[in-house]
Amino acid sequence: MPARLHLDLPDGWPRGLPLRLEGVRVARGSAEILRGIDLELDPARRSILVGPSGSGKSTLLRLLNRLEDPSSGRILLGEEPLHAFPVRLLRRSIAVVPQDPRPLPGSIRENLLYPAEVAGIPPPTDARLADALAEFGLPADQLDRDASGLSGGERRRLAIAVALMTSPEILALDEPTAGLDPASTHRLVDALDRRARSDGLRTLVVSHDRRTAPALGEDAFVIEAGRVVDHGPTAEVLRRTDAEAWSVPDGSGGPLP
Ligand SMILES: Nc1ncnc2c1ncn2[C@@H]1O[C@H](COP(=O)(O)OP(=O)(O)OP(=O)(O)O)[C@@H](O)[C@H]1O
Repeated sequence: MPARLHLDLPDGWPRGLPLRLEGVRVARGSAEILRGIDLELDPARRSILVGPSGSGKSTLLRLLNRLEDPSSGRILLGEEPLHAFPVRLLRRSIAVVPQDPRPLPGSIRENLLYPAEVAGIPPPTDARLADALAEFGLPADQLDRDASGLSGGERRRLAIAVALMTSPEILALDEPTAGLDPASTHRLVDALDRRARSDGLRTLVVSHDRRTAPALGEDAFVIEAGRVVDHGPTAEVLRRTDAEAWSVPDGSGGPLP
């Protein structure tokens, strides 16, 4: 059974609501990174975000749990703007795993225990932590290993396992399959799919891999130069999107069954 802490968010915490970006702009100095993003994440569907390098995908993810705020425009969970929620709870509800997550100093166990420590609840047993690792194809017998020694792909999978300890409603992932071998890619896609079906986990995945993209989300948004230029069912969007524009095969994906 996957390890979950079941940290209950307060009564009345909004669940099952759309997440909506309206006219979102982000400027850094004189550079306009996002230039009026309108996008809605349907609570019942998983989405992918595709687009060329530098188009603003990572920046968009950083807005979702307020690692950064828009220069203008609004982001709404249901009808409420994100800044109406306590940021600590918001980040429990909407988890964002960056492309190159850095583990906390210490062992893999300490990283997995961190959410329980922050929440002040009893730590999960080693058996549950081992399950959390196994779910993402990480060696379950290496809890004592120093997390800083993990490879990039392993660090990303550990960060996903840590993020899922608190059962977020929305999980945003920046290129989670980049650099993974086909077996690890399939395991990750399967694990996310299982969580979607068992927990209703909604994902927004940045992906450059046309082969795995359809298995990661039913809806696709294409972002170019800071604007959403296309969206719709993933298969249709892929058919009409210029492959050269965004597909950077990482050489590892392999076709999914
Ligand atoms: N501090 C900054 N000042 C100016 N421009 C910046 C700054 N930080 C990022 N950018 C630019 O913002 C743009 C969007 O970056 P972002 O990382 O969101 O793109 P991305 O679509 O995720 O790219 P990739 O697919 O390569 O990860 C890039 O052109 C980047 O160079």
